[in-house]
Amino acid sequence: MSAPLLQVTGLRKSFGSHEVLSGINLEVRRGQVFTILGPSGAGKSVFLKCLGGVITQDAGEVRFDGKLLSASNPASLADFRHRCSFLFQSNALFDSLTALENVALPLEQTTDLSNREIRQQAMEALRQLEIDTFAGRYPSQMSGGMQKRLALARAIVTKPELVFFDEPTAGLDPLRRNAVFAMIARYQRQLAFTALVVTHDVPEALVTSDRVALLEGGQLRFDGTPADFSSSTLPVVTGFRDSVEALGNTLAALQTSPK
Ligand SMILES: Nc1ncnc2c1ncn2[C@@H]1O[C@H](COP(=O)(O)OP(=O)(O)OP(=O)(O)O)[C@@H](O)[C@H]1O
Repeated sequence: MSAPLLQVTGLRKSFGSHEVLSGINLEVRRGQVFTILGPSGAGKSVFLKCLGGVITQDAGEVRFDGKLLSASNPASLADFRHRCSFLFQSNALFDSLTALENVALPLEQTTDLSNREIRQQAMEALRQLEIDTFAGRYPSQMSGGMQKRLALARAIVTKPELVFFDEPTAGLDPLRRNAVFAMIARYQRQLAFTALVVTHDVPEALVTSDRVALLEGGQLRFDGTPADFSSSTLPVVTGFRDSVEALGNTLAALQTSPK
């Protein structure tokens, strides 16, 4: 079996006396869609922020493509940033820039390409996401689904090997949630990147992921295939599945009950 593209060992993070992550171990293999599930407040975003260098972990190691990421080795961090990208739940698009300008930005910031080459590659990314006809539009002139595709175009324009998705469907209705997961699965195959996703959306994650993990109580309590997750009798997994189902039933009842 190939070496993991991303390997996390013993990652810990506390805020004051509150230990949010108490020793995360995880391996993501090249070409996988790896999804971390977990209840609200479990620490999914904190984990991604540690990986993205937005916050610093208290302990633990992260290896990318076999190399240890370390502040004392800035080249390792630069290489990681160059080969990975993030898609945030808010999309983080710039309202004052057109779709093309938004997608061109990472190339302007991280490469020495000429303006002409940047424009060509940005247009190619828009084409890959089938939104090239909107190149001149501003994000506010695009639908929510198109904005999500625009954010993905920007995330893949640098041809990253690993894309991190932070709750990519937050705030979307069930139909749009499905569409976003379908989009991730489709382009992940087409563009051949590895994906690490954190989300609450269990049914969608089980359909689109190669591997799922459950983060609870500061640790990964489960790590396996979606089929294993669905059939697991581990109390922590059944408890999480039951709570998600109960929430779904409550929401369905609210939608069908008269106002
Ligand atoms: N900068 C911070 N300072 C103090 N506590 C923080 C900080 N960031 C996160 N936390 C705490 O860490 C815990 C985990 O937060 P996190 O946002 O990672 O949860 P999550 O699993 O992503 O939840 P959700 O699914 O609701 O987004 C929470 O208790 C949160 O209050």
